[in-house]
Amino acid sequence: MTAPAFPPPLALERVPGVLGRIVHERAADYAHADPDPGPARPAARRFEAALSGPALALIAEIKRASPSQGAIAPLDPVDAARAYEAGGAHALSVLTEPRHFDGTLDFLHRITAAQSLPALRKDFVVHPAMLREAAEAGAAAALLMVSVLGEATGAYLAVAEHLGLDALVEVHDEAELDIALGTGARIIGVNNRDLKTLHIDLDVSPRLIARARAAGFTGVLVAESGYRTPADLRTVRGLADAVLVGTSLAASGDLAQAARDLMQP
Ligand SMILES: O=P(O)(O)OC[C@@H](O)[C@@H](O)c1c[nH]c2ccccc12
Repeated sequence: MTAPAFPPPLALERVPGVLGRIVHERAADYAHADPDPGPARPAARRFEAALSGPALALIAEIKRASPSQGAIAPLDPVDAARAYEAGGAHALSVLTEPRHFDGTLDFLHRITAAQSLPALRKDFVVHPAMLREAAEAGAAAALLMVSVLGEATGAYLAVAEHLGLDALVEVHDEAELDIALGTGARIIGVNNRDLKTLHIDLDVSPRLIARARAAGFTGVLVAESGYRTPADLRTVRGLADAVLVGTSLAASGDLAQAARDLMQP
């Protein structure tokens, strides 16, 4: 397999608000990193498979802090991963952004070495080296944000696929969804949180998921952010394949029980 062309440079100055600040920091962190993705790896599609059953699947997030909440809980990443697995989670999301989410790439290494749930690298990917690192850390998938990558999303998707990673391609509005659909993404996530303002609107996921299905999308659809109670999930049951939940589980004090309680039909 030939290596994908290096993704084009990103026009990050157009990304506003909180998100703009974070992606500028991440771009500076990786400014001198080697853009070569390295050798091709076979596609295992473990993350995709874990979300593809008939029931609404749970992607449980290891999230110790966030820009909207500040400190959430000083989770031990491996203990948290095991607790989520015991609570019935189908996959994990591991924040590796250090300044605002109190994450590190090392969490991903430790989690994938210690347990078997497929793990997503949750970060602000702005450089191909971040995908190479994810593969080397044993991740099954990586997040790609259309709000950050814009028209370069497809090029980053090609790098992820070269590395055998599933990609969760994240959107927040109709225009971003149309870009995601055009890339041939197999997994699309709809973020209820506007990362420019941090405002949450639980109507965003059902609206954009219905639009993706109406456009003929047959892949996996994930509803993301702001889910706290089983009642909150009624808006996406029967519509989404999976939900991605962080803060409400991480802050609960009993991660396994919180995961069970949230997902009860
Ligand atoms: O903590 P919440 O509201 O349950 O949300 C989880 C997840 O969706 C959120 O952390 C998230 C979604 N997309 C992101 C992109 C970057 C950082 C974080 C995120």
